[in-house]
Amino acid sequence: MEQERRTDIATEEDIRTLVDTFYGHVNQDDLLRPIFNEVAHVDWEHHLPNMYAFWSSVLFGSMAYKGQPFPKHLALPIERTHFTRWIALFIQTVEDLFAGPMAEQAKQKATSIANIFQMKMGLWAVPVVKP
Ligand code: HEM
Repeated sequence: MEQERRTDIATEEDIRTLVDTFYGHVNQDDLLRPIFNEVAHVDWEHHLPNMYAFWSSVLFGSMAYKGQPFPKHLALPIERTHFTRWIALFIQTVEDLFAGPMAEQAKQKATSIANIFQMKMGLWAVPVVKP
């Protein structure tokens, strides 16, 4: 049997690998790439370190991230399809690179934050409540 080559997310270096690989995929993606580059004109040299700080705070509790992510997203022309793609790419990236409890945490946190963003943006399909 092939030996498991993946380890868990354990260091700041692992966070950088995760973030760099994820945004590498985002930049290859026809749906997401234009939002980052043509709409938001993201300065990657600023965005990537900010995302290292964000994920280090979320996963390791480092408190390195000081920002407020939600308002930046509210202004973007994004729909549920964008979030669905974002989550799929993030989960795929984590699973390609890492395995273990912290990797599971990363997938869960990303999904729940994405879901909160969608709810706050009114993108969530609210079921009709019948009296
Ligand atoms: C459709 C999905 C998403 C798109 C298209 C998107 C796009 C963007 C863009 C364009 C920025 C602004 C970068 C800049 O101005 O420098 C940004 C920032 C950010 N995003 Fe997202 N994002 C998405 C989902 C998410 C999710 C699910 C999370 C969290 C798990 C997240 C976390 C962040 C954070 C922490 C920032 C930095 C905000 C700041 O401090 O300036 N994003 N995103």
